[in-house]
Amino acid sequence: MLTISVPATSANLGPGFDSMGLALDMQLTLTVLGPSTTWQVDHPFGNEVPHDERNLMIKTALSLHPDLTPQHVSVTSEIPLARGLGSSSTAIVAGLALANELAATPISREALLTRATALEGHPDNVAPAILGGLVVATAADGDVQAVKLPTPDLFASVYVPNEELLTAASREALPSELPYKAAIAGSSIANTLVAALATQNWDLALTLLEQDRFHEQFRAHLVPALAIVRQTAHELGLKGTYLSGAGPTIVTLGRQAELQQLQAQLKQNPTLDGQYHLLPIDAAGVKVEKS
Ligand SMILES: Nc1ncnc2c1ncn2[C@@H]1O[C@H](COP(=O)(O)OP(=O)(O)OP(=O)(O)O)[C@@H](O)[C@H]1O
Ligand SMILES: N[C@@H](CCO)C(=O)O
Repeated sequence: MLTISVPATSANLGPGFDSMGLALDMQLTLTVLGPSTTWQVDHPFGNEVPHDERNLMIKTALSLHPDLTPQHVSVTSEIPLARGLGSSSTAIVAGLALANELAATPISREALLTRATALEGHPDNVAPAILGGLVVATAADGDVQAVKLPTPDLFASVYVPNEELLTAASREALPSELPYKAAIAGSSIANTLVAALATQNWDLALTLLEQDRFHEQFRAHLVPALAIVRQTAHELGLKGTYLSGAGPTIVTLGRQAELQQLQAQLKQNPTLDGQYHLLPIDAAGVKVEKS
């Protein structure tokens, strides 16, 4: 039996728009049950997500190796769709890993990352989904360069609103250009954030996580919970709240006990009636098991 598991990912971390992401311990698991006459995907996502070769996981697998023998696969997932926790990246990475395992000529992890980035459009979800932990990456010049930083000794408080927000819709809210001075300021904040994360200066990192100039201000009207969660955290003396991926999920990074306190406070607000998770970081990335 072949089993592939891929973690959820929280992209951007504020100023690291399109280039920084964190793998969280919330998994999609794909199990290959055996060969079949046609591709068959049992999954819990409802009928809007295809159960045959049109499914994103299978389409992705076939884009790598078009001649794969059809399989019956079963998928379970803790990761909600279109909520800013990298569900499309988990599907892409699971599909590529599936093709890699079924094919006679697998490609390397680096080639897998390049292909996954091309399919997703940016590396900030697929890179941590493949490598695990905290990854900073760029694909600005075509090639993908990814650097895995030391895994932060932090937990993630994850607030998932009930409404979906598709990445495509959330990207439509972004401006096509940013003034030069704003770009310099945004880049200086992002660079300093990476330095703080690399040196495990969590206090500074959590402060800078909230100083994005690239996307949150343009998306704030789509995600009213962001300001409420951030304000509630500030009242408890906590920094480190940002819009996860394209939203609407809000993540706050910090120590486990203080995040428990934050969630207890947030749950008292009747407007924050979504789902709550308190997650460790997934340091491993995509896992393949054969039994
Ligand atoms: N396991 C899956 N199997 C098939 N399709 C999937 C799967 N997971 C996600 N998708 C597709 O991806 C879409 C969601 O992608 P989208 O990029 O909008 O959100 P996301 O990846 O969850 O969020 P973000 O990129 O902001 O973290 C779903 O509506 C569905 O079409
Ligand atoms: N960096 C991406 C992540 C979601 O795919 C965004 O914020 O649009």
